Amino acid sequence: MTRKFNYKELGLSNTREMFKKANEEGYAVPAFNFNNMEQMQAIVEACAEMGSPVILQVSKGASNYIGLEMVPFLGEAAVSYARAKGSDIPVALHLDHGPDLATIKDCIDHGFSSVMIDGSHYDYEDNVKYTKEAVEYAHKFDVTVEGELGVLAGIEDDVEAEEHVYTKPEEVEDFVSKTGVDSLAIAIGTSHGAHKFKPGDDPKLRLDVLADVEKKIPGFPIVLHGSSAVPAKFVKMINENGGKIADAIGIPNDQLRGATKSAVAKINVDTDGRLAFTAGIRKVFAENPSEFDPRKYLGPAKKLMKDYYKEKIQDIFGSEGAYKKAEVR
Ligand SMILES: O=C(CO)COP(=O)(O)O
Ligand SMILES: O=C[C@H](O)COP(=O)(O)O
Ligand SMILES: [Zn+2]
Ligand SMILES: [Zn+2]
Repeated sequence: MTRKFNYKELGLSNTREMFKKANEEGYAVPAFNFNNMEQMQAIVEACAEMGSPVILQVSKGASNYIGLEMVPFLGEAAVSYARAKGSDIPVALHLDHGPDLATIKDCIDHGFSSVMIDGSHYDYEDNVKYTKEAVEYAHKFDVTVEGELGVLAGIEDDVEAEEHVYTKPEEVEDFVSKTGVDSLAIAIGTSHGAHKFKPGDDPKLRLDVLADVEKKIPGFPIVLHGSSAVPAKFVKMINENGGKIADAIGIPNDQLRGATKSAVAKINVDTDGRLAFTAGIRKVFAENPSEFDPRKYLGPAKKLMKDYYKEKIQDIFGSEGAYKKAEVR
């Protein structure tokens, strides 16, 4: 028998108050993806030490990899770690890119506090319909819902889009009111993965589209996906230690800084954590090929990821000190 939970029993929070405070105080909440315990630790340690609220993000693929039955306990572990270190940061456990209602129900029943319904690959009317169904189910349990309008270029859940389909500002008000979503992901030129622009491209976001969206739904929490910076230092470390990642280009920090000042309440980062983690492991293996104690290679990987996320909270999110900081030993 599978034990089922409401997220509140696990000490988790939904995103409602997080986003309200973030928009009032002018910062964005970091939403970092994880696939294993060490990445989860890197995220919660970084955020607890910075006093930053955090959204622990799990894709369907990550949930399959970890096992849905185990995921909520990693969320609970993150909360109990933060509290033990004296931090009161709220922690949300969020389903990233929920593909359908069945997955969303399953995650909510297992203890997720927030979900995304990604209807962006359907036509507008179907997107509204599926998103509304997800909201109706989630709100019964006080779980918050993120919807999406516009399509990011690149690969998303094995679906490849050739071109950016920027969000149409004239649709957002209607979408938000018809569906009842709590936040809205929009497409302004970001994309998933490590290859967001081609060499020679001008890596610019459509901040004008963001500004137009904001005018239509003032103060409503906006979400940006595909926002990794793809730091050259990690790509270099990977390539110097036996890896092969070519032409990796991310979103420049100054472009994102422009976005966080606005109503952007949540920014998604996955690729940067993957790169930092991989760089850490590769370096240990390259320098010490006889190493086989997982603590010796996962430990440095975790530390690189954690330190990078602390930097990123200061440089981009602006969420440092929003809550009580953990005591660092
Ligand atoms: O949007 C994301 C997760 O939903 C992650 O984007 P990146 O691939 O840029 O990290
Ligand atoms: O947006 C996608 C996230 O980066 C997760 O990707 P994934 O489906 O490979 O886990
Ligand atoms: Zn999408
Ligand atoms: Zn995404």
